[in-house]
Amino acid sequence: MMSDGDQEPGHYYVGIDVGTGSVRAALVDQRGSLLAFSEQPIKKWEPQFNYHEQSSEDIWAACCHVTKKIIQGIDVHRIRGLGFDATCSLVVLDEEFHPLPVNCEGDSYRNVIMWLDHRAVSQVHRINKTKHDVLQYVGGVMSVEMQAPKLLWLKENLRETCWDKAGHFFDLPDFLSWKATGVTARSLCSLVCKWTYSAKKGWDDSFWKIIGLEDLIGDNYSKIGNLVLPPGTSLGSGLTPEAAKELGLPPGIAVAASLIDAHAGGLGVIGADVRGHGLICEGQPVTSRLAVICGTSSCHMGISKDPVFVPGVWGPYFSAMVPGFWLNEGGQSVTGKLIDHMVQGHAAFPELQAKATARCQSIYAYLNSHLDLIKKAQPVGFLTVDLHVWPDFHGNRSPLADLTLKGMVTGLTLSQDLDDLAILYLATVQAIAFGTRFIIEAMEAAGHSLSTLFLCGGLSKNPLFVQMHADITGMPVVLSQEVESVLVGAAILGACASGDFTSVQEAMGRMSKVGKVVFPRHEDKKYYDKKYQVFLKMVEHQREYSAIMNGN
Ligand SMILES: Nc1ncnc2c1ncn2[C@@H]1O[C@H](COP(=O)(O)OP(=O)(O)O)[C@@H](O)[C@H]1O
Ligand SMILES: O=C(CO)[C@H](O)[C@H](O)COP(=O)(O)O
Repeated sequence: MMSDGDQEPGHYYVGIDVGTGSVRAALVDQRGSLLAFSEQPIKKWEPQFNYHEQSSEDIWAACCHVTKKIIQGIDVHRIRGLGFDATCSLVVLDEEFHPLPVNCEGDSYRNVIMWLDHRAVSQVHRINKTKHDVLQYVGGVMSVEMQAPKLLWLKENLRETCWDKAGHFFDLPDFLSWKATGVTARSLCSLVCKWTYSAKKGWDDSFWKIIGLEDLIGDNYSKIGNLVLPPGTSLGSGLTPEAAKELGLPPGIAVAASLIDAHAGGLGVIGADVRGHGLICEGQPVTSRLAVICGTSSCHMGISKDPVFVPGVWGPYFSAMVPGFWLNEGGQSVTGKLIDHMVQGHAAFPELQAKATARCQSIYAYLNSHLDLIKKAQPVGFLTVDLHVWPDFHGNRSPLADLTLKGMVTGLTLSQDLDDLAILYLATVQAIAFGTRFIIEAMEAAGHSLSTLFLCGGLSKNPLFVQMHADITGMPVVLSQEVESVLVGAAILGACASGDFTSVQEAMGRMSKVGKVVFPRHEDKKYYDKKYQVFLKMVEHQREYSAIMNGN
């Protein structure tokens, strides 16, 4: 479809990305360059430990705010399409599409159970005990972060105030496309990855019956979705007049079936033309690439032509990210959030903040330069020779699929100064990178053959995080030309819905571009291999402690 389009920079697409902490929007051209960007924080509530809630009204208001900002001063009639991605949080609405409370307080403004909410532990244990066939397609064990346990929790705990009144349960990306178009179709991405839908066989009645949610089968699954479309498909008649007014866009522009945020990041990076960068993956199939989307959490997206079953790694999901390919999704449930937690909880944090502010730097840029000062002649990574972190402060998503695991730190001293904070921060960043290595090894043992990492998300702005991923995995790390690659992924959806590209693959090839490549320092390999041995010992020890404490 696009022939000379590249010569005429005429068409724009809007991408909207709803992350855990904020909503971002970008105006993107047909070469994948960002012309405007805006960000707005969103509200979060944690009414109890492990309960995390949001408001769909607050999120939609933020989408409208950022979209109005990015179109200031441009001819909106050049905008051809709109794409959304979002976290896979659960939105609950009644039959008239009004918010319903997901909390005991009855606060209907808080109608979203966030993806990282772990309230449904007892429900997920019962679901896993069924050993139902659908579990094969989520790595063998369902995560407490998926939607089935959360739905069961609502039925068992908020029957009258929420469950019995509910008319629509949406994954957040699908809520946004409904809000924009009035079409209740669900994206194949959301339903396959978080709701046990099969791209080949549809819903499995026996699963919903065995877990006690047979009520959802009635009305042909209308509450959780009975029209399922591939991401990038144009929805209904496009943007409704009402939504157009709220967003500041022309009515009728194409709106795409959405993606989960990590999957949009995957689309934004995995298909880039890598020629001329000296990368091993240049002569290899796209299946040798692992997209790692690192924000509040990290998601490790690897694709394959045939299904690969990796114990403890979500999937294989058919066509959930790149059409026609199977997807395996490894993950670490808190990464950005863990780094923030470690840094902000340290006694020297106020001093760090003051010093970073005085230099007009982010706290992370300040910490990175501080580490350079204290490392002296040795490589910076060697500062943690006797400080080790196990990063599962919010359980392990992959490859152990064990939500009971906890964080660990070994090597603490009495020091509480800025050096101590910087080294603890470094050890945390390294622990996250070791977690990625652990996931890669599990994927390769099951049949993937990976050679190159493609990183995006907030943490990819951190050069230390990027270098540690290269050094610890031994693989080159590709960063995109556009830092906000997740938004490029969302815009790719809008571009596909507009009809300007014939396929998601074509749009990916045209709109995702390589920026910087960071190669591993192979001379440090021996040191990191030793630290990795300690890393693996830590979880072994944690399990021994647990066995001792739970034994007679
Ligand atoms: N400039 C930066 N330098 C280093 N780390 C950053 C920077 N900006 C964001 N981060 C890290 O990225 C994380 C948030 O990433 P982001 O992709 O914005 O998250 P989400 O999509 O979940 O809202 C933060 O927790 C922080 O640790
Ligand atoms: O489960 C996920 C993807 O399948 C993500 O972890 C979740 O959507 C949150 O993403 P982010 O860390 O970017 O806010």
